[in-house]
Amino acid sequence: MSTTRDQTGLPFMKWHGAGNDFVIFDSRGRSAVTTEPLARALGDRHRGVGFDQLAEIRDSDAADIDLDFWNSDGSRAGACGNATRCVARYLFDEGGRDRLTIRTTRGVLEARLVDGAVHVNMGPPQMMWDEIPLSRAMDTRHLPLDGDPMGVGMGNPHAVFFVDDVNAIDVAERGRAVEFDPLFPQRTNVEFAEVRALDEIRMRVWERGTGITLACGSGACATAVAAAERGLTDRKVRMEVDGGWLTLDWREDGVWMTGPTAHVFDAVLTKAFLEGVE
Ligand SMILES: N[C@@H](CCC[C@H](N)C(=O)O)C(=O)O
Repeated sequence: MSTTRDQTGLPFMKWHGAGNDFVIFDSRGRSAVTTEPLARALGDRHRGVGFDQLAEIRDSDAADIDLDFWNSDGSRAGACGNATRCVARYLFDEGGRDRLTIRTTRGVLEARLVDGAVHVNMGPPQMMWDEIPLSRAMDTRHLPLDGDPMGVGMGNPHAVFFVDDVNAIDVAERGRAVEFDPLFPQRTNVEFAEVRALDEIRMRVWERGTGITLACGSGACATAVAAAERGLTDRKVRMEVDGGWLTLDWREDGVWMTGPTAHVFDAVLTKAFLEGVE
């Protein structure tokens, strides 16, 4: 029987960036706690907490912190731009620094605090078929699927479709079909983008392992890269996603992203919940 004030459980934070929502564990100074079953149980919006991604901060021997990500279906995500920005905000709020290095599975990323805004360098895009990865060698700028998407890796796979009217797209139906297309051996995230101007894009997203979300930072980076590569936009764009606005700037050293961060609440998972995770 669980008590209403179980102090023996596991503390966590809830954050969001433009409506892309996260559970964050701060595991500095202790062993990592996340397992695939725990991520799946916590990601359940009815029986758990609910999140688009779970992020776990860990001590690092190569950067200021290590950061790992899980999707709500329990699968691992190699990159998560909006969660990286939220974690950077949390660490900047501790005070004493305006630069951070964050090691993720794709490498060490840099975050900067400039005039109160958190900027994250999500790294250079991966444009080769085996980096994304795709199932065989091909021109990643024009994938052999209806709608002529471009494939871009940002530490995770993305298929970016350019459309005339993003509101006319059934994101769930098309996104799910593309996520599981055999072209993508590790499945893929799927973006639908409407170019409004040389410096403005409207984008909706289907995330691998999670489904429709209100924003996807790495997806926004991939979309900005694909639009610039196809000559549709400049390399710096504003992007309207379902949950707000992001700014992307594809520079020599990588794709820099900025956008909102919000700390929603802190809470403790009960011991009973943790014991029920299978
Ligand atoms: N919301 C994230 C991306 C999430 C990762 C994705 N679902 C995957 O499995 O690759 C972001 O802000 O980048």
